Amino acid sequence: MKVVNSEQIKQLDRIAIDEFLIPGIVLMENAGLAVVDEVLKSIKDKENKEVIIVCGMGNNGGDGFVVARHLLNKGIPVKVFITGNPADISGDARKNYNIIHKLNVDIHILVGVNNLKKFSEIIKSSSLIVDAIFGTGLKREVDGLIKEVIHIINNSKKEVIAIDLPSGICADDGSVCGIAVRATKTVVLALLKLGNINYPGADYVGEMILKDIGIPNKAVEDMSLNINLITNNMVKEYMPVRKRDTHKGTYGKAYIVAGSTGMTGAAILSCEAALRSGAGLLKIPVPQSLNTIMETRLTEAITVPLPEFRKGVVGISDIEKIIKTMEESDAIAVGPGSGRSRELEELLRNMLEHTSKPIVLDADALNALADRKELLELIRSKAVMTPHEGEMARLTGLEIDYINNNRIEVASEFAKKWNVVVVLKGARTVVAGPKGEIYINTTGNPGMATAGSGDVLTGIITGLIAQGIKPLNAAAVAVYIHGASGDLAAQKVGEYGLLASDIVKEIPFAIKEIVGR
Ligand SMILES: NC(=O)C1=CN([C@@H]2O[C@H](COP(=O)(O)OP(=O)(O)OC[C@H]3O[C@@H](n4cnc5c(N)ncnc54)[C@H](O)[C@@H]3O)[C@@H](O)[C@H]2O)[C@@H](O)CC1
Ligand SMILES: Nc1ncnc2c1ncn2[C@@H]1O[C@H](COP(=O)(O)OP(=O)(O)O)[C@@H](O)[C@H]1O
Ligand SMILES: [K+]
Repeated sequence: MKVVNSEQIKQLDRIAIDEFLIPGIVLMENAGLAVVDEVLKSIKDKENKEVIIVCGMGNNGGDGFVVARHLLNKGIPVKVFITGNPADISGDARKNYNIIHKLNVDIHILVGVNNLKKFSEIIKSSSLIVDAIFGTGLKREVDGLIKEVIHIINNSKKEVIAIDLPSGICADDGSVCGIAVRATKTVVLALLKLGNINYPGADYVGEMILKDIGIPNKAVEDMSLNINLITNNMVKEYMPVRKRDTHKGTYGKAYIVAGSTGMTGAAILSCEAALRSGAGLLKIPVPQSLNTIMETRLTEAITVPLPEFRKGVVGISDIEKIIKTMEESDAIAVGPGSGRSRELEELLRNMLEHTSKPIVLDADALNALADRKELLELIRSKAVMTPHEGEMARLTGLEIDYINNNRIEVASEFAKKWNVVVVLKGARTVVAGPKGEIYINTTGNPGMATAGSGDVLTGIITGLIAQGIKPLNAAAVAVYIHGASGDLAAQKVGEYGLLASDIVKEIPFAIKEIVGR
Protein backbone atom coordinates (compact mmCIF):
# COMPACT_ATOMS: atom_id res chain seq x y z
CA MET A 1 0.00 0.00 0.00
CA LYS A 2 1.45 3.35 -1.07
CA VAL A 3 2.19 6.18 1.33
CA VAL A 4 2.69 9.77 0.13
CA ASN A 5 3.94 13.13 1.29
CA SER A 6 2.15 16.44 0.72
CA GLU A 7 4.00 17.20 -2.51
CA GLN A 8 3.13 13.80 -4.00
CA ILE A 9 -0.58 14.00 -3.16
CA LYS A 10 -0.69 17.50 -4.62
CA GLN A 11 0.89 16.21 -7.81
CA LEU A 12 -1.49 13.26 -7.87
CA ASP A 13 -4.52 15.54 -7.50
CA ARG A 14 -3.14 17.65 -10.33
CA ILE A 15 -2.67 14.62 -12.59
CA ALA A 16 -6.20 13.39 -11.82
CA ILE A 17 -7.62 16.82 -12.60
CA ASP A 18 -5.46 18.00 -15.52
CA GLU A 19 -4.48 14.76 -17.25
CA PHE A 20 -7.41 12.49 -16.47
CA LEU A 21 -9.91 15.34 -16.61
CA ILE A 22 -11.66 14.54 -13.34
CA PRO A 23 -12.97 17.84 -12.03
CA GLY A 24 -11.51 18.76 -8.64
CA ILE A 25 -15.01 19.40 -7.34
CA VAL A 26 -15.87 15.74 -8.03
CA LEU A 27 -12.93 14.63 -5.91
CA MET A 28 -14.06 17.02 -3.19
CA GLU A 29 -17.61 15.66 -3.40
CA ASN A 30 -16.31 12.09 -3.07
CA ALA A 31 -14.12 13.12 -0.14
CA GLY A 32 -17.05 14.74 1.63
CA LEU A 33 -19.33 11.76 1.01
CA ALA A 34 -16.70 9.39 2.39
CA VAL A 35 -16.62 11.42 5.60
CA VAL A 36 -20.43 11.58 5.76
CA ASP A 37 -20.53 7.76 5.85
CA GLU A 38 -18.34 7.74 8.92
CA VAL A 39 -20.24 10.56 10.63
CA LEU A 40 -23.53 8.71 10.13
CA LYS A 41 -22.04 5.51 11.57
CA SER A 42 -20.81 7.42 14.61
CA ILE A 43 -24.08 9.21 15.41
CA LYS A 44 -26.38 6.32 14.46
CA ASP A 45 -27.13 5.27 18.01
CA LYS A 46 -26.85 8.68 19.62
CA GLU A 47 -29.87 10.62 20.75
CA ASN A 48 -28.17 13.98 20.26
CA LYS A 49 -27.15 14.12 16.61
CA GLU A 50 -25.89 17.69 16.30
CA VAL A 51 -22.66 17.85 14.31
CA ILE A 52 -20.19 20.73 14.46
CA ILE A 53 -17.98 21.14 11.39
CA VAL A 54 -14.90 23.32 11.81
CA CYS A 55 -13.60 24.43 8.42
CA GLY A 56 -10.35 26.05 7.40
CA MET A 57 -9.79 28.23 4.37
CA GLY A 58 -8.41 25.60 1.97
CA ASN A 59 -9.71 22.43 0.33
CA ASN A 60 -9.83 20.55 3.63
CA GLY A 61 -12.40 23.13 4.66
CA GLY A 62 -14.06 22.55 1.27
CA ASP A 63 -14.50 18.88 2.15
CA GLY A 64 -16.11 20.07 5.38
CA PHE A 65 -18.67 22.18 3.47
CA VAL A 66 -19.62 19.10 1.42
CA VAL A 67 -20.12 17.15 4.65
CA ALA A 68 -22.37 19.94 5.98
CA ARG A 69 -24.56 19.88 2.87
CA HIS A 70 -25.11 16.12 2.89
CA LEU A 71 -25.78 15.94 6.62
CA LEU A 72 -28.34 18.73 6.27
CA ASN A 73 -30.02 16.78 3.46
CA LYS A 74 -30.29 13.83 5.79
CA GLY A 75 -31.95 15.93 8.44
CA ILE A 76 -28.95 16.02 10.77
CA PRO A 77 -28.58 19.35 12.61
CA VAL A 78 -25.25 20.93 11.61
CA LYS A 79 -23.35 24.04 12.55
CA VAL A 80 -20.36 25.18 10.49
CA PHE A 81 -17.55 27.23 12.02
CA ILE A 82 -15.05 28.91 9.68
CA THR A 83 -11.60 29.89 10.89
CA GLY A 84 -11.32 33.02 8.76
CA ASN A 85 -13.11 35.40 6.46
CA PRO A 86 -15.25 33.50 3.91
CA ALA A 87 -14.30 36.12 1.32
CA ASP A 88 -10.81 34.56 1.34
CA ILE A 89 -12.03 31.07 0.40
CA SER A 90 -11.33 30.22 -3.24
CA GLY A 91 -11.63 27.49 -5.88
CA ASP A 92 -13.72 24.37 -5.28
CA ALA A 93 -13.97 25.15 -1.57
CA ARG A 94 -15.53 28.51 -2.50
CA LYS A 95 -18.13 26.77 -4.68
CA ASN A 96 -19.09 24.48 -1.85
CA TYR A 97 -19.17 27.37 0.60
CA ASN A 98 -21.54 29.24 -1.72
CA ILE A 99 -23.87 26.24 -1.84
CA ILE A 100 -24.17 25.88 1.94
CA HIS A 101 -24.58 29.62 2.22
CA LYS A 102 -27.51 29.42 -0.22
CA LEU A 103 -28.95 26.52 1.76
CA ASN A 104 -28.94 28.68 4.90
CA VAL A 105 -26.71 26.33 6.83
CA ASP A 106 -25.98 27.74 10.29
CA ILE A 107 -22.55 29.28 9.60
CA HIS A 108 -20.39 31.02 12.23
CA ILE A 109 -17.20 32.92 11.61
CA LEU A 110 -14.57 32.37 14.25
CA VAL A 111 -12.97 35.71 15.15
CA GLY A 112 -12.33 37.35 18.50
CA VAL A 113 -12.49 36.14 22.10
CA ASN A 114 -16.26 36.35 22.49
CA ASN A 115 -16.67 34.22 19.45
CA LEU A 116 -14.38 31.55 20.89
CA LYS A 117 -16.42 31.50 24.09
CA LYS A 118 -19.57 30.96 22.05
CA PHE A 119 -17.79 28.24 20.10
CA SER A 120 -16.80 26.37 23.22
CA GLU A 121 -20.36 26.69 24.60
CA ILE A 122 -21.94 25.42 21.40
CA ILE A 123 -19.69 22.40 21.06
CA LYS A 124 -20.53 21.38 24.61
CA SER A 125 -24.05 20.58 23.51
CA SER A 126 -23.04 18.86 20.26
CA SER A 127 -22.65 15.19 19.55
CA LEU A 128 -19.61 15.14 17.31
CA ILE A 129 -17.03 17.48 15.76
CA VAL A 130 -15.71 17.20 12.21
CA ASP A 131 -12.20 18.62 11.93
CA ALA A 132 -11.77 20.19 8.48
CA ILE A 133 -9.30 22.93 9.41
CA PHE A 134 -6.10 21.73 7.72
CA GLY A 135 -5.19 18.71 5.65
CA THR A 136 -2.10 18.30 3.53
CA GLY A 137 -1.79 22.05 2.95
CA LEU A 138 -0.61 22.88 6.46
CA LYS A 139 2.43 25.13 6.42
CA ARG A 140 4.24 26.66 9.42
CA GLU A 141 3.27 26.49 13.11
CA VAL A 142 -0.36 26.81 14.07
CA ASP A 143 -0.82 29.88 16.25
CA GLY A 144 -3.28 32.62 17.19
CA LEU A 145 -6.98 31.97 16.88
CA ILE A 146 -6.70 28.54 15.26
CA LYS A 147 -4.45 27.36 18.07
CA GLU A 148 -7.19 28.39 20.51
CA VAL A 149 -9.82 26.65 18.39
CA ILE A 150 -7.87 23.38 18.39
CA HIS A 151 -7.31 23.70 22.12
CA ILE A 152 -11.06 24.07 22.66
CA ILE A 153 -11.79 21.06 20.43
CA ASN A 154 -9.32 18.90 22.36
CA ASN A 155 -10.65 20.05 25.72
CA SER A 156 -14.25 19.36 24.74
CA LYS A 157 -13.69 15.59 25.05
CA LYS A 158 -16.15 15.15 22.18
CA GLU A 159 -15.83 12.54 19.50
CA VAL A 160 -13.81 14.08 16.63
CA ILE A 161 -13.66 12.88 13.04
CA ALA A 162 -10.70 14.44 11.24
CA ILE A 163 -10.70 14.81 7.48
CA ASP A 164 -7.50 13.48 5.88
CA LEU A 165 -5.21 14.40 8.80
CA PRO A 166 -5.84 15.69 12.29
CA SER A 167 -5.36 19.43 11.82
CA GLY A 168 -1.92 20.50 13.00
CA ILE A 169 -0.17 17.26 12.02
CA CYS A 170 2.40 17.71 9.29
CA ALA A 171 1.57 15.40 6.37
CA ASP A 172 5.25 14.86 5.57
CA ASP A 173 6.58 13.53 8.84
CA GLY A 174 3.84 13.30 11.45
CA SER A 175 5.25 16.13 13.53
CA VAL A 176 2.92 18.39 15.53
CA CYS A 177 3.05 21.95 14.18
CA GLY A 178 2.48 23.75 17.48
CA ILE A 179 -0.78 22.00 18.36
CA ALA A 180 -2.92 19.32 16.73
CA VAL A 181 -6.44 17.97 16.95
CA ARG A 182 -6.71 14.68 18.85
CA ALA A 183 -9.10 12.76 16.62
CA THR A 184 -11.19 9.74 17.51
CA LYS A 185 -11.22 8.76 13.88
CA THR A 186 -9.41 10.05 10.78
CA VAL A 187 -10.88 9.55 7.33
CA VAL A 188 -7.79 9.46 5.13
CA LEU A 189 -8.49 10.46 1.53
CA ALA A 190 -7.14 8.53 -1.46
CA LEU A 191 -3.73 7.49 -0.08
CA LEU A 192 -2.09 7.30 3.33
CA LYS A 193 0.06 10.29 4.19
CA LEU A 194 3.32 9.88 6.10
CA GLY A 195 1.79 12.08 8.79
CA ASN A 196 -0.95 9.51 9.40
CA ILE A 197 1.48 6.73 10.25
CA ASN A 198 4.61 8.38 11.65
CA TYR A 199 4.77 9.27 15.32
CA PRO A 200 3.70 11.52 16.95
CA GLY A 201 1.03 12.04 14.26
CA ALA A 202 -0.05 8.41 14.50
CA ASP A 203 -1.04 9.02 18.12
CA TYR A 204 -3.46 11.78 17.02
CA VAL A 205 -5.31 9.97 14.21
CA GLY A 206 -7.36 7.60 16.37
CA GLU A 207 -8.99 4.93 14.23
CA MET A 208 -7.74 5.32 10.67
CA ILE A 209 -10.09 4.79 7.76
CA LEU A 210 -8.74 4.99 4.22
CA LYS A 211 -11.32 6.03 1.61
CA ASP A 212 -11.24 6.09 -2.16
CA ILE A 213 -12.13 9.47 -3.65
CA GLY A 214 -11.95 8.48 -7.30
CA ILE A 215 -8.34 9.26 -8.22
CA PRO A 216 -7.64 6.79 -11.06
CA ASN A 217 -5.33 3.87 -10.18
CA LYS A 218 -3.49 4.65 -13.39
CA ALA A 219 -2.54 8.09 -12.06
CA VAL A 220 -1.10 6.44 -8.93
CA GLU A 221 0.81 3.85 -10.99
CA ASP A 222 2.21 6.52 -13.32
CA MET A 223 3.76 8.33 -10.41
CA SER A 224 5.93 5.32 -9.38
CA LEU A 225 5.66 6.18 -5.71
CA ASN A 226 8.47 4.65 -3.66
CA ILE A 227 7.08 4.57 -0.11
CA ASN A 228 5.00 1.56 0.90
CA LEU A 229 3.21 0.44 4.00
CA ILE A 230 3.85 -3.23 4.76
CA THR A 231 0.53 -5.06 4.81
CA ASN A 232 -0.89 -8.51 5.50
CA ASN A 233 -1.30 -8.96 1.77
CA MET A 234 2.35 -8.23 1.09
CA VAL A 235 3.38 -10.84 3.64
CA LYS A 236 0.96 -13.36 2.13
CA GLU A 237 2.34 -12.70 -1.31
CA TYR A 238 5.99 -13.23 -0.37
CA MET A 239 5.82 -16.10 2.11
CA PRO A 240 6.77 -19.23 0.19
CA VAL A 241 4.02 -21.79 -0.30
CA ARG A 242 4.94 -25.03 1.46
CA LYS A 243 4.09 -27.67 -1.09
CA ARG A 244 3.38 -31.21 0.06
CA ASP A 245 6.12 -32.74 -2.05
CA THR A 246 9.05 -31.00 -0.32
CA HIS A 247 11.70 -31.66 2.31
CA LYS A 248 13.77 -29.60 4.73
CA GLY A 249 16.31 -28.81 2.02
CA THR A 250 13.58 -26.98 0.13
CA TYR A 251 13.32 -24.38 2.87
CA GLY A 252 16.95 -23.43 2.99
CA LYS A 253 19.96 -23.56 5.24
CA ALA A 254 20.61 -20.71 7.64
CA TYR A 255 23.94 -20.01 9.30
CA ILE A 256 23.89 -17.71 12.30
CA VAL A 257 27.11 -16.45 13.85
CA ALA A 258 25.99 -15.19 17.22
CA GLY A 259 26.54 -15.40 20.96
CA SER A 260 29.57 -15.26 23.23
CA THR A 261 30.16 -15.74 26.93
CA GLY A 262 27.43 -13.80 28.76
CA MET A 263 25.35 -13.44 25.61
CA THR A 264 24.41 -16.96 24.55
CA GLY A 265 20.77 -15.88 24.91
CA ALA A 266 21.06 -13.58 21.87
CA ALA A 267 22.21 -16.52 19.76
CA ILE A 268 19.43 -18.72 21.05
CA LEU A 269 16.75 -16.12 20.33
CA SER A 270 18.03 -15.54 16.78
CA CYS A 271 18.32 -19.25 16.04
CA GLU A 272 14.90 -20.15 17.41
CA ALA A 273 13.35 -17.24 15.50
CA ALA A 274 14.94 -18.40 12.23
CA LEU A 275 13.58 -21.92 12.71
CA ARG A 276 10.18 -20.66 13.87
CA SER A 277 10.02 -18.60 10.65
CA GLY A 278 10.30 -21.71 8.55
CA ALA A 279 13.99 -22.20 7.72
CA GLY A 280 14.65 -25.86 6.91
CA LEU A 281 18.05 -26.22 8.59
CA LEU A 282 20.14 -24.10 10.87
CA LYS A 283 23.81 -24.24 11.80
CA ILE A 284 25.53 -22.16 14.41
CA PRO A 285 29.30 -22.03 15.02
CA VAL A 286 30.04 -21.97 18.74
CA PRO A 287 33.21 -21.51 20.73
CA GLN A 288 34.03 -24.97 22.10
CA SER A 289 33.58 -23.82 25.70
CA LEU A 290 29.99 -22.81 25.03
CA ASN A 291 28.96 -25.88 23.04
CA THR A 292 27.28 -27.68 25.92
CA ILE A 293 25.05 -24.78 26.83
CA MET A 294 24.14 -24.16 23.18
CA GLU A 295 23.37 -27.84 22.55
CA THR A 296 21.25 -27.97 25.66
CA ARG A 297 19.25 -24.87 24.77
CA LEU A 298 18.95 -25.36 21.00
CA THR A 299 17.21 -28.64 20.36
CA GLU A 300 16.71 -28.31 16.62
CA ALA A 301 19.81 -26.40 15.48
CA ILE A 302 23.16 -27.99 14.61
CA THR A 303 25.97 -26.54 16.68
CA VAL A 304 29.47 -26.56 15.20
CA PRO A 305 32.05 -26.30 18.00
CA LEU A 306 35.20 -24.39 17.04
CA PRO A 307 38.55 -23.99 18.74
CA GLU A 308 38.81 -20.56 20.37
CA PHE A 309 41.64 -18.01 20.51
CA ARG A 310 39.79 -16.01 23.04
CA LYS A 311 37.56 -17.89 25.45
CA GLY A 312 33.86 -17.73 24.69
CA VAL A 313 34.17 -15.94 21.34
CA VAL A 314 33.89 -17.23 17.77
CA GLY A 315 37.01 -16.05 15.97
CA ILE A 316 38.97 -17.02 12.88
CA SER A 317 40.68 -20.05 14.45
CA ASP A 318 38.97 -22.29 11.91
CA ILE A 319 38.03 -19.76 9.28
CA GLU A 320 38.13 -22.38 6.48
CA LYS A 321 35.34 -24.27 8.15
CA ILE A 322 33.32 -21.08 8.64
CA ILE A 323 33.78 -20.09 5.00
CA LYS A 324 32.85 -23.57 3.81
CA THR A 325 29.68 -23.58 5.91
CA MET A 326 28.79 -20.09 4.74
CA GLU A 327 29.01 -21.16 1.14
CA GLU A 328 26.84 -24.20 1.81
CA SER A 329 24.19 -21.93 3.35
CA ASP A 330 21.40 -19.88 1.80
CA ALA A 331 21.38 -17.11 4.38
CA ILE A 332 23.92 -15.93 6.91
CA ALA A 333 23.61 -13.67 9.93
CA VAL A 334 26.30 -12.25 12.13
CA GLY A 335 26.33 -10.10 15.21
CA PRO A 336 23.67 -10.83 17.87
CA GLY A 337 25.49 -11.18 21.17
CA SER A 338 28.84 -11.65 19.42
CA GLY A 339 30.54 -9.14 21.72
CA ARG A 340 32.86 -6.34 20.68
CA SER A 341 36.33 -7.67 19.98
CA ARG A 342 39.17 -7.64 17.48
CA GLU A 343 38.30 -11.30 16.86
CA LEU A 344 34.84 -10.36 15.65
CA GLU A 345 36.22 -7.60 13.41
CA GLU A 346 38.63 -10.07 11.80
CA LEU A 347 35.94 -12.70 11.50
CA LEU A 348 33.61 -10.19 9.86
CA ARG A 349 36.33 -9.06 7.47
CA ASN A 350 36.90 -12.66 6.41
CA MET A 351 33.20 -13.37 6.11
CA LEU A 352 32.53 -10.27 3.99
CA GLU A 353 35.55 -10.96 1.78
CA HIS A 354 34.65 -14.57 1.14
CA THR A 355 30.93 -14.89 1.01
CA SER A 356 28.66 -14.55 -1.98
CA LYS A 357 25.58 -15.38 0.10
CA PRO A 358 23.03 -12.91 1.51
CA ILE A 359 24.18 -11.77 4.92
CA VAL A 360 22.30 -10.10 7.77
CA LEU A 361 24.48 -7.74 9.82
CA ASP A 362 23.19 -6.91 13.29
CA ALA A 363 24.26 -5.69 16.72
CA ASP A 364 28.01 -6.28 17.28
CA ALA A 365 28.60 -6.73 13.56
CA LEU A 366 27.21 -3.20 13.13
CA ASN A 367 29.45 -1.97 15.93
CA ALA A 368 32.43 -3.55 14.20
CA LEU A 369 31.46 -1.81 10.96
CA ALA A 370 31.08 1.49 12.80
CA ASP A 371 34.52 1.10 14.37
CA ARG A 372 36.15 0.00 11.12
CA LYS A 373 34.31 1.74 8.32
CA GLU A 374 36.67 0.26 5.72
CA LEU A 375 34.89 -3.06 6.27
CA LEU A 376 31.77 -1.51 4.73
CA GLU A 377 33.65 -1.40 1.43
CA LEU A 378 33.94 -5.18 1.56
CA ILE A 379 30.20 -5.82 1.40
CA ARG A 380 29.81 -7.47 -1.97
CA SER A 381 27.03 -9.96 -1.41
CA LYS A 382 23.48 -8.88 -0.70
CA ALA A 383 23.42 -7.51 2.81
CA VAL A 384 20.71 -6.50 5.24
CA MET A 385 21.81 -4.19 8.06
CA THR A 386 19.52 -3.86 11.06
CA PRO A 387 20.56 -0.84 13.15
CA HIS A 388 18.45 0.83 15.81
CA GLU A 389 18.92 4.59 15.91
CA GLY A 390 21.93 4.33 18.27
CA GLU A 391 23.72 1.94 15.94
CA MET A 392 22.78 4.13 12.96
CA ALA A 393 24.31 7.11 14.76
CA ARG A 394 27.54 5.21 15.21
CA LEU A 395 27.55 4.06 11.58
CA THR A 396 26.88 7.51 10.12
CA GLY A 397 28.18 9.96 12.72
CA LEU A 398 24.75 11.64 12.72
CA GLU A 399 23.00 12.77 15.91
CA ILE A 400 20.31 10.41 17.23
CA ASP A 401 17.76 13.25 17.24
CA TYR A 402 18.49 13.99 13.60
CA ILE A 403 18.07 10.31 12.72
CA ASN A 404 14.76 10.11 14.58
CA ASN A 405 13.43 13.18 12.81
CA ASN A 406 14.56 11.97 9.38
CA ARG A 407 14.20 8.21 9.60
CA ILE A 408 13.24 7.58 5.99
CA GLU A 409 15.89 9.86 4.50
CA VAL A 410 18.67 8.51 6.73
CA ALA A 411 17.83 4.85 6.08
CA SER A 412 17.42 5.44 2.37
CA GLU A 413 20.63 7.43 1.92
CA PHE A 414 22.63 4.77 3.75
CA ALA A 415 21.05 1.97 1.73
CA LYS A 416 21.86 3.73 -1.54
CA LYS A 417 25.38 4.70 -0.51
CA TRP A 418 26.43 1.20 0.52
CA ASN A 419 24.16 -0.77 -1.79
CA VAL A 420 22.54 -2.63 1.10
CA VAL A 421 19.10 -3.14 2.59
CA VAL A 422 18.71 -1.09 5.77
CA VAL A 423 16.25 -1.95 8.52
CA LEU A 424 16.15 1.13 10.75
CA LYS A 425 14.42 -0.29 13.82
CA GLY A 426 12.07 1.53 16.15
CA ALA A 427 8.42 2.24 16.76
CA ARG A 428 7.92 2.64 12.99
CA THR A 429 10.63 0.49 11.50
CA VAL A 430 11.79 1.70 8.09
CA VAL A 431 13.12 -0.79 5.56
CA ALA A 432 15.09 0.90 2.77
CA GLY A 433 16.43 -0.69 -0.39
CA PRO A 434 19.43 0.36 -2.46
CA LYS A 435 17.28 1.69 -5.29
CA GLY A 436 15.28 4.04 -3.06
CA GLU A 437 12.55 1.54 -2.17
CA ILE A 438 10.96 2.28 1.22
CA TYR A 439 8.74 0.08 3.37
CA ILE A 440 7.25 1.25 6.66
CA ASN A 441 6.01 -1.10 9.34
CA THR A 442 3.13 -0.39 11.70
CA THR A 443 2.93 -3.68 13.62
CA GLY A 444 4.51 -4.01 17.05
CA ASN A 445 4.13 -2.31 20.41
CA PRO A 446 6.24 -0.73 23.15
CA GLY A 447 6.37 -4.05 24.99
CA MET A 448 8.92 -5.03 22.34
CA ALA A 449 11.36 -2.44 23.64
CA THR A 450 13.06 -5.18 25.63
CA ALA A 451 16.43 -6.90 25.55
CA GLY A 452 16.75 -9.48 22.82
CA SER A 453 13.85 -8.29 20.71
CA GLY A 454 16.21 -7.23 17.91
CA ASP A 455 17.94 -10.63 17.99
CA VAL A 456 14.58 -12.21 17.25
CA LEU A 457 14.15 -9.94 14.24
CA THR A 458 17.56 -10.93 12.88
CA GLY A 459 16.54 -14.58 13.14
CA ILE A 460 13.29 -13.99 11.27
CA ILE A 461 14.99 -12.09 8.43
CA THR A 462 17.62 -14.84 8.12
CA GLY A 463 14.98 -17.58 8.19
CA LEU A 464 13.01 -15.90 5.41
CA ILE A 465 16.05 -15.28 3.20
CA ALA A 466 17.00 -18.93 3.68
CA GLN A 467 13.60 -19.84 2.24
CA GLY A 468 14.43 -17.93 -0.91
CA ILE A 469 12.73 -14.59 -0.29
CA LYS A 470 14.83 -11.71 -1.70
CA PRO A 471 16.60 -9.75 1.06
CA LEU A 472 14.59 -6.54 0.64
CA ASN A 473 11.25 -8.36 0.69
CA ALA A 474 12.45 -10.68 3.45
CA ALA A 475 13.36 -7.68 5.60
CA ALA A 476 9.97 -6.03 5.05
CA VAL A 477 8.03 -9.24 5.66
CA ALA A 478 10.15 -10.03 8.71
CA VAL A 479 9.59 -6.71 10.46
CA TYR A 480 5.85 -7.13 9.95
CA ILE A 481 5.85 -10.70 11.31
CA HIS A 482 8.14 -9.64 14.17
CA GLY A 483 5.73 -6.85 15.14
CA ALA A 484 2.66 -9.07 14.70
CA SER A 485 4.28 -11.72 16.93
CA GLY A 486 5.00 -9.02 19.51
CA ASP A 487 1.35 -7.90 19.30
CA LEU A 488 0.12 -11.45 19.93
CA ALA A 489 2.53 -11.76 22.84
CA ALA A 490 1.29 -8.45 24.28
CA GLN A 491 -2.30 -9.69 24.06
CA LYS A 492 -1.32 -12.59 26.31
CA VAL A 493 1.19 -11.16 28.77
CA GLY A 494 0.70 -7.41 28.38
CA GLU A 495 3.43 -4.95 27.45
CA TYR A 496 5.31 -4.66 30.74
CA GLY A 497 6.43 -8.21 31.25
CA LEU A 498 6.82 -9.10 27.59
CA LEU A 499 10.10 -10.92 26.92
CA ALA A 500 11.89 -11.47 23.64
CA SER A 501 11.30 -15.21 24.07
CA ASP A 502 7.54 -14.51 24.19
CA ILE A 503 7.87 -12.95 20.72
CA VAL A 504 9.63 -16.07 19.42
CA LYS A 505 6.83 -18.31 20.74
CA GLU A 506 4.23 -16.29 18.85
CA ILE A 507 6.00 -16.29 15.45
CA PRO A 508 4.25 -19.45 14.19
CA PHE A 509 0.85 -18.13 15.29
CA ALA A 510 1.43 -14.72 13.73
CA ILE A 511 2.41 -16.37 10.43
CA LYS A 512 -0.59 -18.68 10.64
CA GLU A 513 -2.93 -15.75 11.25
CA ILE A 514 -1.49 -13.74 8.35
CA VAL A 515 -0.83 -16.45 5.79
CA GLY A 516 -3.55 -18.86 6.85
CA ARG A 517 -1.21 -21.85 7.28
N1 LIG B 1 -8.10 18.55 -5.52
C1 LIG B 1 -7.60 18.52 -4.33
O1 LIG B 1 -6.52 19.06 -4.10
C2 LIG B 1 -8.36 17.83 -3.28
C3 LIG B 1 -8.05 18.11 -1.95
N2 LIG B 1 -8.74 17.58 -0.96
C4 LIG B 1 -8.61 18.11 0.41
O2 LIG B 1 -7.82 19.24 0.43
C5 LIG B 1 -6.78 19.16 1.39
C6 LIG B 1 -5.62 19.94 0.91
O3 LIG B 1 -6.11 21.21 0.58
P1 LIG B 1 -5.23 22.51 0.52
O4 LIG B 1 -4.02 22.25 -0.29
O5 LIG B 1 -6.13 23.58 0.09
O6 LIG B 1 -4.73 22.72 1.99
P2 LIG B 1 -5.49 22.72 3.41
O7 LIG B 1 -6.95 22.85 3.24
O8 LIG B 1 -4.96 21.61 4.17
O9 LIG B 1 -4.93 24.03 4.08
C7 LIG B 1 -4.54 25.14 3.33
C8 LIG B 1 -5.09 26.44 3.91
O10 LIG B 1 -4.65 26.67 5.21
C9 LIG B 1 -3.78 27.82 5.24
N3 LIG B 1 -2.73 27.50 6.21
C10 LIG B 1 -1.74 26.58 6.09
N4 LIG B 1 -1.01 26.50 7.22
C11 LIG B 1 -1.54 27.40 8.07
C12 LIG B 1 -1.23 27.77 9.41
N5 LIG B 1 -0.23 27.22 10.08
N6 LIG B 1 -2.00 28.72 10.00
C13 LIG B 1 -3.01 29.30 9.34
N7 LIG B 1 -3.37 28.98 8.07
C14 LIG B 1 -2.63 28.04 7.45
C15 LIG B 1 -3.34 28.03 3.84
O11 LIG B 1 -3.01 29.37 3.61
C16 LIG B 1 -4.59 27.57 3.08
O12 LIG B 1 -5.59 28.56 3.10
C17 LIG B 1 -6.56 17.67 1.55
O13 LIG B 1 -6.01 17.34 2.79
C18 LIG B 1 -7.97 17.15 1.38
O14 LIG B 1 -8.67 17.22 2.60
C19 LIG B 1 -9.96 16.84 -1.23
O15 LIG B 1 -10.97 17.78 -1.32
C20 LIG B 1 -9.89 16.07 -2.51
C21 LIG B 1 -9.44 16.90 -3.64
N1 LIG C 1 7.53 0.95 20.65
C1 LIG C 1 7.79 -0.03 19.76
N2 LIG C 1 6.88 -0.34 18.82
C2 LIG C 1 7.15 -1.30 17.91
N3 LIG C 1 8.31 -2.00 17.86
C3 LIG C 1 9.24 -1.73 18.75
C4 LIG C 1 9.04 -0.74 19.75
N4 LIG C 1 10.16 -0.68 20.50
C5 LIG C 1 11.02 -1.60 20.01
N5 LIG C 1 10.48 -2.23 18.95
C6 LIG C 1 11.12 -3.25 18.12
O1 LIG C 1 11.87 -4.14 18.95
C7 LIG C 1 13.17 -4.39 18.38
C8 LIG C 1 14.25 -3.91 19.35
O2 LIG C 1 15.49 -4.17 18.79
P1 LIG C 1 16.86 -3.75 19.46
O3 LIG C 1 16.78 -2.33 19.90
O4 LIG C 1 17.94 -4.14 18.55
O5 LIG C 1 16.87 -4.66 20.76
P2 LIG C 1 17.99 -5.66 21.28
O6 LIG C 1 19.30 -5.08 20.91
O7 LIG C 1 17.79 -5.69 22.75
O8 LIG C 1 17.71 -6.95 20.65
C9 LIG C 1 13.19 -3.69 17.05
O9 LIG C 1 12.81 -4.57 16.03
C10 LIG C 1 12.15 -2.58 17.21
O10 LIG C 1 11.61 -2.17 16.00
K1 LIG D 1 -8.27 17.92 9.10
